[in-house]
Amino acid sequence: MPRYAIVTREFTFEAMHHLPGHKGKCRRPHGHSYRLEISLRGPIQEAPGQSSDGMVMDFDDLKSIVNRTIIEELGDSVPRGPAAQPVERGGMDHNDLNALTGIRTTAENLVHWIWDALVAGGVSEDLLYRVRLWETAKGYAEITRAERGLE
Ligand SMILES: Nc1nc2c(c(=O)[nH]1)N=C([C@H](O)[C@H](O)COP(=O)(O)OP(=O)(O)OP(=O)(O)O)CN2
Ligand SMILES: [Zn+2]
Repeated sequence: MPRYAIVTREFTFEAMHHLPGHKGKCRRPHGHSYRLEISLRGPIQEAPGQSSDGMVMDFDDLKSIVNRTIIEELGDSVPRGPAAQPVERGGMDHNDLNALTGIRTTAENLVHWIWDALVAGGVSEDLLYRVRLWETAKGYAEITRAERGLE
């Protein structure tokens, strides 16, 4: 009978966004220092002598996928897309999540976008347990397998 565990790795990235039509200040472009927590739940591998022995998934492997699919995509300090022009022509020093994702960039919508991107990037959906995104120091959105309709 395998033993199970939940493992969580934290990431940070800087980006800008806005919420068109929002009743408050968030309708204007502004930046956040996002904190992203990715949790996996799965069997602890029993593979004596192998690198992954005693792990659900090697943090190094998770880090590689998240860095490639999320952090470098959204948080790169060299903007791509519409933000990538000289500041005097409206360019920005942060990536614009609205332009890059094409969604309404609430924290709720972003965690679903991130879940999809992780699966597309190679994280096993059988292992994905929770995605939590802190938009500010005080507010976050999270989804688990239940919110994805997986159980
Ligand atoms: N349910 C949600 N509500 C809001 C979201 C969201 O993603 N989901 N987002 C915003 C804005 O993006 C805003 O930047 C964050 O809101 P807020 O908590 O007001 O952040 P502040 O740090 O600026 O709060 P202060 O206490 O006023 O400093 C709004 N709502
Ligand atoms: Zn915001």
